[in-house]
Amino acid sequence: MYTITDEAPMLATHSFLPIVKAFTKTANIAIETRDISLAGRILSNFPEFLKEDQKIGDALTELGQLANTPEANIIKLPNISASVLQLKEAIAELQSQGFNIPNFPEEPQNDAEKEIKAKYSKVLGSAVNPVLREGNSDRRAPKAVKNYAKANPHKMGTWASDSKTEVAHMNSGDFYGTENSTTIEKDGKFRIVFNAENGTTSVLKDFSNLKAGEVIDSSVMNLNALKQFAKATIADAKAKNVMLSAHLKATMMKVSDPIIFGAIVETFFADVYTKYADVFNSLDINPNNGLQDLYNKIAGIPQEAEIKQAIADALANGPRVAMVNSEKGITNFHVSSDVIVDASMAALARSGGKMWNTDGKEEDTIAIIPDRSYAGFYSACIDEMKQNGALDPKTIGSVPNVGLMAQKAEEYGSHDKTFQLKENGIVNVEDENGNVLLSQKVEAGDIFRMCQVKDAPIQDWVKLAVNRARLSDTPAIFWLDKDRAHDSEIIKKVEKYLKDYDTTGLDIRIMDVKDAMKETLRIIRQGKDVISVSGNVLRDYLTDLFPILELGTSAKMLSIVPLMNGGGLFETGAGGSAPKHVEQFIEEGYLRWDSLGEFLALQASLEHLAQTQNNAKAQVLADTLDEANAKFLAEDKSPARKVGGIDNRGSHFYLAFYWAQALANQTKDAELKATFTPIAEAMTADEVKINSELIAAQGKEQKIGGYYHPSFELTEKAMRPSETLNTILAKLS
Ligand SMILES: NC(=O)C1=CN([C@@H]2O[C@H](COP(=O)(O)OP(=O)(O)OC[C@H]3O[C@@H](n4cnc5c(N)ncnc54)[C@H](OP(=O)(O)O)[C@@H]3O)[C@@H](O)[C@H]2O)C=CC1
Ligand SMILES: O=C(O)CCC(=O)C(=O)O
Ligand SMILES: [Mg+2]
Repeated sequence: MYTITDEAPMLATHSFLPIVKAFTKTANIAIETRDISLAGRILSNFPEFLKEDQKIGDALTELGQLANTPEANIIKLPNISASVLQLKEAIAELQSQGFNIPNFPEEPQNDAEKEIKAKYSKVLGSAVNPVLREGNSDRRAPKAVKNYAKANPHKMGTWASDSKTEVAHMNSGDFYGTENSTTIEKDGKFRIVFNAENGTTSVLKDFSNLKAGEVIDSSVMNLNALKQFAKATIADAKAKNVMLSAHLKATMMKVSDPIIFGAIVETFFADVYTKYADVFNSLDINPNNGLQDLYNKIAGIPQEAEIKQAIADALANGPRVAMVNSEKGITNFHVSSDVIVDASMAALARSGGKMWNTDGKEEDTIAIIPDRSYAGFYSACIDEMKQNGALDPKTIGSVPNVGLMAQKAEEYGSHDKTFQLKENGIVNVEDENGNVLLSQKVEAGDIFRMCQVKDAPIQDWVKLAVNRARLSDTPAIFWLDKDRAHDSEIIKKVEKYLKDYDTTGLDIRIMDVKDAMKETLRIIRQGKDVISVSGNVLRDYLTDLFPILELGTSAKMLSIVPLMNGGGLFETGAGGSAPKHVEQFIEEGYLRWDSLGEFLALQASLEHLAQTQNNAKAQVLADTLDEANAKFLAEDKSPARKVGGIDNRGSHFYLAFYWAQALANQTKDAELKATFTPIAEAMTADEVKINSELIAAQGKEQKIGGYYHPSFELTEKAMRPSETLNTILAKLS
């Protein structure tokens, strides 16, 4: 299964998938596709609004079921985890294409609208990954990739010891400070109940299953404390004359983080939101959706100019704000999904602590990361770099990650258990007999969150960590904070399950996240490797941070999810869907997306298939693809950054070329050798011609008929402009 997703990876698929299909057909492998794009997810949820020929199946549910079977072999590209603004844009685009789907009702007025909103909420945010990731995560840079990075080091900013960059976080009232946790002893049920101060009781989530051995926790973000913190930090940045930025994961933490983002925006523009409260109310303007949504909604109203001026004044009077796009005036506060902490803090660390200012220049910044669960290790990272300077990609070691992720582990599975409360009261998690398992006092506006992690995934995670430590003969550190209620429950389990394995000769440690960061940096500065073994959120953050520091990008990562029921999910890299690459492609026909992650995933997928399906030809394809990947790196055929160089399409040609050569040169399978010898010869003969056809397609605007739901035919045409290459590939089919 090959997934059709969004943005740059979806564009790349139009060029790469025909190569994959043509090559794998020779080993009797059929590649099927499933559309899990944002547009696809929307359409599959609203069949009753569509004409017969517009209806599509629910590919995500289907793949989620497949992921639980031993046969699963899924190559998963990054997809959009949509913010409300992106969802609304996608809806508008689909409507303009003749799909009669409903608008997104932000403030539903009746039951029908409530149902529509509930369906759209399923599509929002991190809707795909938690469903498909039925296994723990194994992300690392293969040796060849790491060696390539050492030989071709990326640009690294310098860290000054007097850098003004720092992390600002809360000191109380955050999730970290309020967390409580317990381990469940026997199978049962839980529900979440809110007892308001005024005596009314409401069920926030009705009975769901609990499994013996699972760890549950609850925590609260106090909204008043958050706003006070934001206010103090804004004042501090102004007083220190340092630029301000905010780093959240509003996509993946789709319920909590947009609210936290909104609280920061509302505090920064407090005067504007107070003065125009009535206007904003009547237009359903919600700070959680950022400034862009506000601008969209005030367009054309009589006070438009006045409100825009008030926002400009607030920006002029406050501290400088980090920019997403200086030329277009897009600030950190425009869209909640523009600055995503895993990528943004990594980019900051790579650039010597800088972000972009309004003049398009790099500047130090105070980075708001409100919750101490994660702020601490970023802070430790920044302090270390101020003290010891930037890392040197030519010499540093590597930090692979083993991440606890299966069965919607931890915060990522908390979407249906996160609520913003409208009144003061107490939220209880209670069992089927009414016993209170966890309890939290809340005030109106607070965010309550409950998370779960099952025992089987924890056991699997410990096993995976020991195996990786053994296989790579590398120390492994469990990043767990004994002062955090949840982590201290996990530590008990890790200590217990480690005893199931022979760990003699292995260096396996459990360290607080701040110390783990310091120790990891100390080790990699010596050129040695160390595995980070982490929970789900840290997995996400660390697998962007270290790859971006080591390799310049997380696109070059091998990212495998050994599914717990025996199948394999092969993700492509550790980064996202790179929206700015699409912009460049549309404007100038140049796609900078690096598909190395896809190449690595395909290799791992073929190897898995060879082993589980006893397909010897697939093993030959896997081995020769491995050779091709190595040559691809050695010859440096990844996309360059500018028009005139090899772009994504050209990089696919070279991969196919080297793969065909390796297949022609191998002797294990005579049939494959015979098939690919003429293909390799044709590619050798036509290399110059193919290249010139591909490069001739650059430098002009591309029309693909949409952003979220482009026309298949137009995109295909744009992404496969070399007739010569297409003709050679057709010979394989
Ligand atoms: N697995 C998944 O499905 C994931 C999905 N996402 C989603 O992706 C979207 C964008 O997320 P964002 O956090 O901005 O992260 P992105 O990784 O998309 O963008 C950050 C930057 O990473 C670099 N980059 C990432 N992948 C590649 C690649 N293959 N080739 C070249 N450069 C690459 C580019 O940086 P540079 O300019 O420095 O080269 C890019 O501009 C969001 O909708 C998010 O939810 C995010 C992460 C994972
Ligand atoms: O699921 C998402 O929203 C993004 C996932 C992600 O960033 C990751 O797994 O690295
Ligand atoms: Mg990530």
